[in-house]
Amino acid sequence: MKEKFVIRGGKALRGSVSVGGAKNAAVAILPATILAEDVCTIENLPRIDDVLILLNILQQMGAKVSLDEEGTATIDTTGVRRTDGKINLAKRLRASYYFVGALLGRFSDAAIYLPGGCAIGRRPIDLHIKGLSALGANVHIENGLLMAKAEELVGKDVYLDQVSVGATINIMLAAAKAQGTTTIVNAAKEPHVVDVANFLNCMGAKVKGAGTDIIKVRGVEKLHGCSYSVIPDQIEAGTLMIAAAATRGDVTVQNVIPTHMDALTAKLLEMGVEVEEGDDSLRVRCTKRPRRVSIKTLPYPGFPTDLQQPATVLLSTAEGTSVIVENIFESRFKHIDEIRRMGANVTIDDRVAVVEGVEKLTGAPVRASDLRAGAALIVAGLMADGVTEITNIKYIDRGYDHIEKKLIALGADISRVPDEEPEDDEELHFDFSK
Ligand SMILES: CC(=O)N[C@H]1[C@@H](OP(=O)(O)OP(=O)(O)OC[C@H]2O[C@@H](n3ccc(=O)[nH]c3=O)[C@H](O)[C@@H]2O)O[C@H](CO)[C@@H](O)[C@@H]1O
Ligand SMILES: C=C(OP(=O)(O)O)C(=O)O
Repeated sequence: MKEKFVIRGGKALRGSVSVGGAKNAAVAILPATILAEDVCTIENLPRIDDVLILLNILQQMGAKVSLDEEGTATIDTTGVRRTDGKINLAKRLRASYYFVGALLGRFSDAAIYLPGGCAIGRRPIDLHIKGLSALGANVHIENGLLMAKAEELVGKDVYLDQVSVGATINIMLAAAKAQGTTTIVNAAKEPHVVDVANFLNCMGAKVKGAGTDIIKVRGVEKLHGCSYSVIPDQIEAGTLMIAAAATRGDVTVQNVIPTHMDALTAKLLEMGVEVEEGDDSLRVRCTKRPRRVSIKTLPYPGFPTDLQQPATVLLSTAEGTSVIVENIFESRFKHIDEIRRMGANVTIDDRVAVVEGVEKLTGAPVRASDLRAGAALIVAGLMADGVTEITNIKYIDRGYDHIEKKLIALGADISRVPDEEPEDDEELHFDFSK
C-alpha cells in the first residue's frame, strides 16, 4: 500500500537520537558474504528496503538467511550457486552491482541485472568494468544483464579516472581472492569503503590502505565467516543534525563517529549553529537564524553529495544568499522544485543552485523524487509553518529505517498515513454523467 508523510511543522526538535547502521556499507557487506562460503553474522544492519532486498537476493542465490529485530543477520553462503542473474529485485537498487565483484571472486563467473538506484544523474559503470577487466574478467552487458567471466583473476594496478565509491568497492571484492596483488589508485576514501575493507579483513582478506587514495589487496586462497558490526550511518546522522538546526532545536545525535561528520560540522559552525563533539555523539543547537554559506560537494572528506539536498533546505531560510555547487551528480536538485512550492527562493544554473534565504517556508503538498530529496523534504516540512504532505515516500524507506519514529521521539509532529491518490501514470476514470 502506498503511504505518505503528513508533517505539522514549526516544532523545535529536542532530545537524543541514536543513528542506525550505514546503508552504503551494509549494501556492500551483504553481497561480500558470498566470498566466504561460510556463515557470517552481520550486526547493526538498518532495517531499510535496500537491505531487505539484498537479503532476499542472497536467499534466491541459495544462501540461508535470518534477520532479527535488532538488525542482526546470520547469512550462510555455503549453498550459494552460480546464477544466470535473472533476479528482478536486483533492478530496484544501485548496490546490486556488488554481486558482480563477489560472484566473480567466488565462481570466476557472475551475472546480475544492471542496477537501479536513485535517478540523480548519469550513473555509468565504466570504471567497474575497467577494474574488473584489468583483473582478467571478460565483462559485458547482454539482455539487461551485467555479466563477467574469468579464466583466472590476477591482481593488477587499476587507476580510477574518477573517484568512485562503487568501483573501488567492487574491485576490492573481486581482488580479495585473486592471484597476487591489486592496487587501486585514486580510490574512494568514504567511511563505508573503509568499513567494507575491514569486513573483508575480518573474513581473512589482506586489504591495506583503505581510507587513503591507494588501496592494496593481496589475494588469498580462501575467506572464512566472521561476526561484524556495521558502522553508523554518516548520512542519517547528518540528516538528523540538519533537521535539528533547521527547526532551531537542540539534539544530541548519538552513535556517530564524529570525524565522519567533519565536513558538515564545519559548515554548521560557519552558519552560526553550535556543534558540541562527544566521544560518539554530536550535540547540535541552534537558537538563531543561520548565516549563509557556500557548499561544494566532493568525494570524502569533502562535503557529501548525499547531504547536499537536506543542507540546501536548511539554507533556504538562512540569512543571505548561499551558493551550492553539486559536483558529483548533475541531477541532484530535483527537491528544489518542491521547496519552491513551500516558498523557497532558489535559482539553478546547471550544477549551481543560488539560494536566497527567505524568512520562512510554508507547508505544501510535495513529492519525493529520490531518497535524499525525500529526506530534504522531511526537513522542509519540519521547519515550515503549517502542514506538509510528502508523497512517493517509498524512496525514503530505501535508506532510512522508519525515520518518523526517531523524529516523533524528538518532538516532531509527523505521521505515516495511507496515500489514496492515484500514481501520475495510473489510468484515470472520470464519470461526468449526471
Ligand atoms: C550504494 C552507494 O554506496 N551509493 C553511494 C555511491 O554511489 P555510486 O557508487 O553510484 O557513486 P560513485 O562514487 O561511483 O560516483 C561518483 C561519480 O563517479 C561517476 N562514475 C562512477 C562509476 C563509474 O563507473 N563511472 C563514473 O563516471 C558517477 O557518475 C559520479 O559522478 O556513492 C555516491 C557518491 O558518494 C553516493 O551518492 C551514493 O549514495
Ligand atoms: C544515492 C543514494 O543511493 P543509491 O546509490 O543506492 O541510489 C543515496 O544513498 O543517497
